[in-house]
Amino acid sequence: MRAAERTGMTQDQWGRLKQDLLKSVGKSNFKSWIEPLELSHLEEGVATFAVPTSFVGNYVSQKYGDQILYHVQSVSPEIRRVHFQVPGNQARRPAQARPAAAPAEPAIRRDPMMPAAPLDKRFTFDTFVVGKPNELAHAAAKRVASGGPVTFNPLFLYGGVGLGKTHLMHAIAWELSERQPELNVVYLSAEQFMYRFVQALRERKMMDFKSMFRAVDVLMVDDVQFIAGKESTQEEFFHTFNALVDGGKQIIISADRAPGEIENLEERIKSRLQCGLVVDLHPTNYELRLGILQSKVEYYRTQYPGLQLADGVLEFLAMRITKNVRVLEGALTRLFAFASLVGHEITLELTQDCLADVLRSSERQVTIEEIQRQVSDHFNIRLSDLIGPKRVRVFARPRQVAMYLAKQMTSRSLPEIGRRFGGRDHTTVMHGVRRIDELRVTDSQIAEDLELLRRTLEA
Ligand SMILES: Nc1ncnc2c1ncn2[C@@H]1O[C@H](COP(=O)(O)OP(=O)(O)OP(=O)(O)O)[C@@H](O)[C@H]1O
Repeated sequence: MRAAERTGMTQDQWGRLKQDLLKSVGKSNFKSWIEPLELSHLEEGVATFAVPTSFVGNYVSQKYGDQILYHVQSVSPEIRRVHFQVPGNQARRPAQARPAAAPAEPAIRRDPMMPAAPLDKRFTFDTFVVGKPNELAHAAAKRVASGGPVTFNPLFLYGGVGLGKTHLMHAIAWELSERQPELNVVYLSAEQFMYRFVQALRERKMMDFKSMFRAVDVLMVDDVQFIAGKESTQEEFFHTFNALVDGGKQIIISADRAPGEIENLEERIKSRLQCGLVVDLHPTNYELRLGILQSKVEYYRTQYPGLQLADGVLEFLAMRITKNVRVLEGALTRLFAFASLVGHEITLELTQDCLADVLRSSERQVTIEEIQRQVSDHFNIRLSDLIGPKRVRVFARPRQVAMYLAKQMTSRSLPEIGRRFGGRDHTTVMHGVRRIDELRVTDSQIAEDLELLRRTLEA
């Protein structure tokens, strides 16, 4: 602690910097990653922070290292690196610390000076599940990864949070590096681009910065919307972009929205970004979510051998958690971890208990009345016949479909659903739900009806 005070940055100052970081990383990231960091000591230009686990240390170093260094340098310009260490772990001395953003495993880069961010080993084409919503983006990414002549430049991938943009970019980088190991492939976030740029400015190393980026063969910049409103970063990005395109080098960009929709982005950059191929990742559909869950479960089976998974759980999750793939994955991780702790088969009940909060927050607030209206419209029958007592197939089947959707899309209990369907018994509802669950697999028409209805109800 004393060392920290001697070289200028005090605990108080670190406390204030943390508050600045809170603003830039957001509350929940702050709680998970920044708040636990304690300034441990400063030595030979390295600021060392105590972290509770090495996982937190690695993650923070990769994700926030640059940002933390940037803030730390605003009060202690002599600090060159930040280091994260579990107290008592003497194996790594601060003097051997890597630069903040350096990956645990070397990223794809030839030049040790190259400012690449680490690539996630799990983000390959093999682990990317393709479905209707992402097939175009996947095909475009595959084309770029094949490494042929540059046909569209840039490739611009956009889509909502957690839909696989970063995954696809990493997959391109992995494949390119396998096919053409001599290529200088650099992946980094727009935020990292900015921090590198600001650092180069501060250290008067702009020439190095420029020549470093201009020596790249394939440049990938993730979340480019981040530079909106940041004038000088935009300016530098524009020059880098032009130099690379002019040199016939491939650029791949991602953003949360289409180029034309990014506010506070200079027009000339927008139009440059639109020059190549712009493809979007659509929100996931039920089939894609189910496919992703199935592929992740294969992995979990190796991690938790012997853990049983009851039928219908994945279908339930794919139906109920529609927000994004990250949330879906998080739910599955939690479920497996929980089930292995309690040593219990993963049943629907356990799933509902364990994920109650996630399920509640992704609830679509669809009401049973809405479901009934949509279903009767869809099957072209009267609402009174859907709810009424007649048991002929033309009414009974749509009724079962509506009950099934009510069970899947709302949190109403079986008796409650029964009451809303003309005062039927909960066993009738249960039978209906089971019947549709079976037909969903064997009858493609029913599967299609369900998907269409679900989409309309979610819209
Ligand atoms: N089609 C898919 N197949 C397998 N995993 C996927 C797919 N789409 C997304 N994922 C997984 O979902 C998680 C979030 O994806 P990713 O980080 O690529 O999202 P993103 O679009 O870059 O989101 P953000 O806008 O937050 O940066 C990752 O773990 C990724 O592997």
